[in-house]
Amino acid sequence: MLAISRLTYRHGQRLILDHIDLQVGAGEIVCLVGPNGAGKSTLLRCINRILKSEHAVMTLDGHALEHMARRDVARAIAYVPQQTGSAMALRVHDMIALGRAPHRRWNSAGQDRRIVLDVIAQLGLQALALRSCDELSGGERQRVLLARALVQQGKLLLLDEPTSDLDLHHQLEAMSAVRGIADHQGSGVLIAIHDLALAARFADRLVMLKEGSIVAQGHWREVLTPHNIAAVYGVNAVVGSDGDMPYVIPLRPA
Ligand SMILES: Nc1ncnc2c1ncn2[C@@H]1O[C@H](COP(=O)(O)OP(=O)(O)OP(=O)(O)O)[C@@H](O)[C@H]1O
Repeated sequence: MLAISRLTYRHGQRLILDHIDLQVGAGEIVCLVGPNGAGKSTLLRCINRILKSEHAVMTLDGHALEHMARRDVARAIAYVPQQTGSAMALRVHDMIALGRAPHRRWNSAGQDRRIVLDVIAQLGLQALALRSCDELSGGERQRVLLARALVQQGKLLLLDEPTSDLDLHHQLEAMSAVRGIADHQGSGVLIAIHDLALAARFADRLVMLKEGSIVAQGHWREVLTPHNIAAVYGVNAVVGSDGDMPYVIPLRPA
């Protein structure tokens, strides 16, 4: 579905991403993990063509991303940035409905409305639907922006730390909704995320970045080894699982 090869990105002389090869299949959730400054957000922004990478070959369902029209990219790729800026004085329902804009046709209002109501219910946003976005807490706003991306029903979802402001209940609810979109609509999902246990629990595959390069990728049991965590984060950690539920406990600096 999404295939990237040799993606390199520089800020001036500084190499930020170095020959990244990455695939995200239909219905697959891939979590990008790695320390602050590793290049996770930059990678998402290069894929979404906000930043222009060097040498990269990027295709979505076999079509070169660089040759796709802006509107087709907007239909195919839903993106939730890390920095959401200041909130607009728009009702929550109307903000979420904006996600349908790339799909809107003269006769699509009924279908658009159903999709928006379904996502509002999945993310438990009913009680907020008539509130103004500029009166929401940080976590509430984050859930609204995730909802706006989910209603877009893109082939590819790019989510930059979508759970960073959420409490435990809403982290699970948000990641379960994303899992549902991947399972039922076949969307591929690429998520930059710091919570290693949450990433391991919901991702099909983890990709671990350090200083702009991929140092490990695969099932969480292969990627989240104490060795990799010490090498990439400089932290000694215990990694285990309770049944299929992974946990990571940081102990001390390595
Ligand atoms: N606008 C910019 N100008 C210059 N350097 C930048 C800019 N944006 C990011 N960088 C640098 O690029 C590198 C990668 O940053 P990026 O935001 O992609 O990392 P990240 O892995 O998403 O980090 P975090 O976990 O802190 O969000 C960092 O060294 C950062 O300082």
